[in-house]
Amino acid sequence: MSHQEFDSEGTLNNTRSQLASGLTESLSTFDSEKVVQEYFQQSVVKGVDDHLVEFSEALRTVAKALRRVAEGKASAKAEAAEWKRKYELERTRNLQQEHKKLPSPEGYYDCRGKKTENLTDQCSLESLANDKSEKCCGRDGICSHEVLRDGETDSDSKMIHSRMRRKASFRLSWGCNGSGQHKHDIVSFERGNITTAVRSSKQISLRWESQPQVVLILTKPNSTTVRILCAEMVRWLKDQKKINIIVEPRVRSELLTESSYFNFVQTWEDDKEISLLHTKIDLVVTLGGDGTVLWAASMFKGPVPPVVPFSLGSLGFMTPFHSENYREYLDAILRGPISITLRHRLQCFVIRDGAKDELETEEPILVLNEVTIDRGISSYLTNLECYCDSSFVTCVQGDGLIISTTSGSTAYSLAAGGSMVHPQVPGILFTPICPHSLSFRPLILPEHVTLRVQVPFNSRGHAWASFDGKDRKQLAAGDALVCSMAPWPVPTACQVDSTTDFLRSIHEGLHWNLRKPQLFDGPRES
Ligand SMILES: NC(=O)c1ccc[n+]([C@@H]2O[C@H](COP(=O)([O-])OP(=O)(O)OC[C@H]3O[C@@H](n4cnc5c(N)ncnc54)[C@H](O)[C@@H]3O)[C@@H](O)[C@H]2O)c1
Ligand SMILES: Nc1ncnc2c1ncn2[C@@H]1O[C@H](COP(=O)(O)OP(=O)(O)OP(=O)(O)O)[C@@H](O)[C@H]1O
Repeated sequence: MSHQEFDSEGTLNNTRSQLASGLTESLSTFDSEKVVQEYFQQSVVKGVDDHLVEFSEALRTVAKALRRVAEGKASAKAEAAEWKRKYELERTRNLQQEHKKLPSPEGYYDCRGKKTENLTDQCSLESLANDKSEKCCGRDGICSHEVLRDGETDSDSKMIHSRMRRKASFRLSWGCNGSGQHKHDIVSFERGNITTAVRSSKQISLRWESQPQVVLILTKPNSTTVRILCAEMVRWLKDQKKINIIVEPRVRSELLTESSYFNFVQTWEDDKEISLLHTKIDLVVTLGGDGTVLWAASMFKGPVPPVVPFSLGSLGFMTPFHSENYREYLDAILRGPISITLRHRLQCFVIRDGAKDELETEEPILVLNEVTIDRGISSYLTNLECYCDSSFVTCVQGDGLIISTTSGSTAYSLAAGGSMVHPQVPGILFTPICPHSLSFRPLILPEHVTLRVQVPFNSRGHAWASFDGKDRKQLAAGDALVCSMAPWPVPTACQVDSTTDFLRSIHEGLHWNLRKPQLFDGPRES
């Protein structure tokens, strides 16, 4: 429809201006469509020519579109106001939590900070129903009821919500040592719903704040390749990087047999010095297989310096660095930053039935892979009662049980049918060895639990505990092994990053899920 056609009809020009003013008014009241329809029905449209009908249709469409825009704007504005209000509530609540002590063992505090005898006295529902939020909590901020009531408006109260005034309020708290404040990061009380927050950073990065100066080199014994590489690496680190080197007494003797040049290399004389190594060493280099990484970890009964594991074994799930390129790798690592995998360890206590009170004085045994409780040389079925915190888990009747870290999930636990777990997952694997049962599937438990494995008094035989495949200890009837996550992980340098290194190790080490691809030709879905 052209403007020319309208101009030919004086009445139409008139109609257009009337329509325009009618439209403005009607849009402001969200009744535009109705008004346009009535207007045309009354004065113009009926029985007039086709152009007018077409014009009226076009206007209706325009009015509809404008109404949608106006409605959209209004709801966006209302939503923004609502979010702002919720943000203010959340912020006030956070401030309040920082400044005010919440329910203490001596009693509870109401939303005005007054001490009360029980929870029901706090901010009763009646007081909340009568009071506005500012009145209820005053200058002390808001209580969780306010947040939980969030979203309830006057119009809501006419609907189903009016019968169920508000959701029951609750608080979450964690039974960890200290305030447990860090755990608050993972939930939000947004509208009383529990939601997880943004995940924390995936890859851990280590950045040197001062230049590393001391490196401990640990080597697999009885290997000529390792001995040659060790001598070469020591020379390069000293000459090119001005690094001080510490090695085991055995390795120092081997180096000195080769040349008196290695006189600068340091070592230790007794176990007491080993216990202080972590205070002197910036970096540990291992030359061997996974067993050498386990050996390195076992030398540190407390904090462990970053470990750079070079692969000189046959498998190497924890040894991502190829020894041929050691200069490039070490050069990059000494400069930093380094991607690292924090490998959790388990701390194990053996508790003898006759000496239950000596737990306090006993040193824990730390394992990077696993602790195994098996039947050893006994030909009887093991009978192990297992508890997780204070809950009974099960009784293991079979060859034994593996309690493994996620790093150890690719070792013995895997051979016994346990899952392979990314080493950065904080969990404890509970894997039976040859259980005499059709329904004993392995478990993965959360990292915070304490496990207790007890040899029952009526057990037919003894059990044996071994730690990363070493140090076997006999467990007699009544003895127990208590095990939980240790506070000192083993930080191992990644060649790429935790995930890439882990996947590469299971692909290359185990040929995981290797199968010839199916051929292209053959039957296919139509
Ligand atoms: N049936 C089994 O698979 C079995 C039996 C006994 C011990 N082991 C494992 O051997 C470990 C001790 O290793 P070791 O080198 O001192 O003894 P070892 O020389 O007997 O080597 C055992 C094998 O386990 C591999 N291994 C070690 N840690 C691993 C890990 N985290 N992921 C994948 N493979 C790993 C080693 O590379 C090696 O090939 C124990 O902690 C236990 O996990 C496995
Ligand atoms: N510095 C060390 N002193 C004493 N024993 C060590 C030392 N380093 C490694 N071992 C032990 O030597 C054994 C073999 O070590 P490792 O697993 O590193 O080599 P590997 O058997 O050749 O490797 P892979 O199992 O991958 O073939 C392990 O039982 C380990 O505990």
